[in-house]
Amino acid sequence: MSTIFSSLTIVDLAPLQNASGPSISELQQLSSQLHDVFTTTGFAYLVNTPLTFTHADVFGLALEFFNLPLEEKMKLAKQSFHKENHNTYRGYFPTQPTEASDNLKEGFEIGSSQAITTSSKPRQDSTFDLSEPNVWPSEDTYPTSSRQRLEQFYSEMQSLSSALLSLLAMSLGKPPSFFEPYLTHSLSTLRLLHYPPCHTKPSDSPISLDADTPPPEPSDPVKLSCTPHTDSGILTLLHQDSTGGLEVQDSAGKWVPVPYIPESIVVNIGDLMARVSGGRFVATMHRVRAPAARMVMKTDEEDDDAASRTKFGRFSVPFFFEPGEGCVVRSVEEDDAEGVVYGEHMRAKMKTWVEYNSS
Ligand SMILES: O=C(O)CCC(=O)C(=O)O
Ligand SMILES: [Fe+2]
Repeated sequence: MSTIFSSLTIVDLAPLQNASGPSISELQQLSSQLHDVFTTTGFAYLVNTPLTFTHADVFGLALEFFNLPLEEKMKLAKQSFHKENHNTYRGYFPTQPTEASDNLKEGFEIGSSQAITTSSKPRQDSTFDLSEPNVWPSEDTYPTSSRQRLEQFYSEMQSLSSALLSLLAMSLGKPPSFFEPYLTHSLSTLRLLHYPPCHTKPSDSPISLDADTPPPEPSDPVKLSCTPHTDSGILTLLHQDSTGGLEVQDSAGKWVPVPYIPESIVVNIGDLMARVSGGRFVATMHRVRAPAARMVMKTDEEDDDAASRTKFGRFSVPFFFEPGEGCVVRSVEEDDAEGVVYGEHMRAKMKTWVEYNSS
């Protein structure tokens, strides 16, 4: 059950970095710590992860992609945004300022680079092909090495998430390999996200280029760039940049900020895992405040990275850890014989998401 809280716990994954692997007691300790956070706040920070990618690596890849001309990005747009394209699920989605000013973001999504063979593909009965291959910019606009880096990052995120899932299995009194069937043809998604800066003044007044523009008054309504929601899958592992803005809701309805911690990953439970745990784990509501528009000119004291982030808004990179489309997901409690087919659960949720529906 969710609780009242004012900050998130930091879970130190250093034992997973150990070349000889964690000891049994380290695994038990981690498992019980994850159980504690996921049954209360549903969210935590992870530090000392076994990833070989630093934040600078990850946000460098995101910036490189979003810096492509819009015309190049639109060549990768999902069919709902660009009728001539064949990709329905993977690829780019543009900002849609006319539709949802509180849900303003552009994104690029990739799945596993291991192609799923047609014979093992579940029957297609929808406009979305959840296991379609990734789409990439052409080699003359985007280096092959960046594509390979993103593929490697995906694969490291999948391994880290799988290690966490084993710890969650243990915490629910099951063997570490209990959820392994979930990983067959896993549909996990790596999403690069860019939230453009939000102009807090009425849209017809000129945008101030003055770095000293005062922040909005506390009485101003909260400007969002991602509306309150829960995630749909097993776990989400989020890289956020230092802009800030992510907030999670406690059981009293209060929005608690999740400030940036260098080199950390924010992890949270998705709807599916809440169900699998028999309601023990909480899928917590979260939202993102819009980054303020402050067109700060670079000064000598600022590093390039900070200057470009301020100018360009907020970047984040969630990794949605998901089972295979045909995976039947059941609660670990005895009375959930029927379960839910993951692909059906996903398609039902997708109908409400701006990432898949153009205005
Ligand atoms: O950008 C963020 O920090 C969070 C994004 C998010 O919650 C999502 O894409 O589901
Ligand atoms: Fe989310």
